[in-house]
Amino acid sequence: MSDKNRLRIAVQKSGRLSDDSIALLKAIGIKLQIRDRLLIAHSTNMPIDLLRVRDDDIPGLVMDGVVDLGFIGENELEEKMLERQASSKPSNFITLRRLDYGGCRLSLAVPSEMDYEGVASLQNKKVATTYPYLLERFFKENGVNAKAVMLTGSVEVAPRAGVADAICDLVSTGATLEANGLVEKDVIFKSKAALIQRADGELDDEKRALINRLVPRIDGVMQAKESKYIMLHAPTEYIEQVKSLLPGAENPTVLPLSGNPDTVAVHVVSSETLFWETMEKLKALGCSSILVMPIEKMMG
Ligand SMILES: Nc1ncnc2c1ncn2[C@@H]1O[C@H](COP(=O)(O)OP(=O)(O)OP(=O)(O)O)[C@@H](O)[C@H]1O
Ligand SMILES: O=P(O)(O)OC[C@H]1O[C@H](OP(=O)(O)OP(=O)(O)O)[C@H](O)[C@@H]1O
Ligand SMILES: [Mg+2]
Repeated sequence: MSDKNRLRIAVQKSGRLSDDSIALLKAIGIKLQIRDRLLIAHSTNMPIDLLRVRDDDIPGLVMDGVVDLGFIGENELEEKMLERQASSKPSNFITLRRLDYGGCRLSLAVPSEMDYEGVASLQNKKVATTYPYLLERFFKENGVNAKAVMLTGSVEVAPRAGVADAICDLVSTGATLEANGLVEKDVIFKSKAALIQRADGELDDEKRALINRLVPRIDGVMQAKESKYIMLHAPTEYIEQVKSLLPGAENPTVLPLSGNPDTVAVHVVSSETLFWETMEKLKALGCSSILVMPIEKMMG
């Protein structure tokens, strides 16, 4: 198969989304040998090539049809979409899945000593950010006239450096804000990683068929991460109480134990984890051998 016919997927080369994106691709059965300096990795078991690039470039590569799929933070995706719309560049794409990593928020934060009574306090002020389009949209929606000052990194240092009065940057734990004497005030965008595809009409049938196989596998991996396989021995007489204690568990399998009519084995796939408190309640009912196990893959 020529390079053109291989499915091209863009992932962040090195950063917050790289490891999780590569781990997901491997978990859905794509064999990849990633070497640090190699910017294109060819899968050895599927017609797939991986392009390893800066995350800033991924939305454009998908929207221009240079790659077929991309793993990208929704914050970066939305920003680039606004930027491209402003300059009438193609900005079509399809979100195939929201993923379970890369969770963060784009927030306004101000120095702890600043009087802040809502976004109107930023009227005529300067706000440093890497996301000027998202920030300006927020100001517009709130009728505030403030100036976005573009910085590509270390945004949190801007107020102390005298570059801006406040900042608008990504927050996850809040540790970076705190370390820089800043207080989070307004969340302007909530983000997760997403898998996006170039506009559908541009894909040939073989690529579409491959994507249609990969996406259910992604669902299976994400579902499996959220699920647990629970096994326990329960007193036969308390089986109904035991079932009602098991979280998110539909149709448990109840099996007889040979030579022991008073006890049954209960097996169940649960969509939630089993908390210690529930395990203690199960034990108090006379349950034993309570096992909670991770699930690697799920389908159907
Ligand atoms: N603290 C965080 N916690 C969770 N996810 C985050 C965090 N910071 C960023 N992200 C998500 O990960 C994406 C990539 O972040 P990263 O800091 O690696 O980007 P970058 O410095 O722009 O990298 P690049 O060199 O590829 O341009 C962000 O756009 C966001 O979606
Ligand atoms: O709320 P926190 O958990 O402290 O995370 C927030 C920080 O994480 C990101 O930067 P990152 O550490 O990825 O470095 P970067 O400046 O290279 O993007 C983001 O730009 C913030 O600075
Ligand atoms: Mg970037």
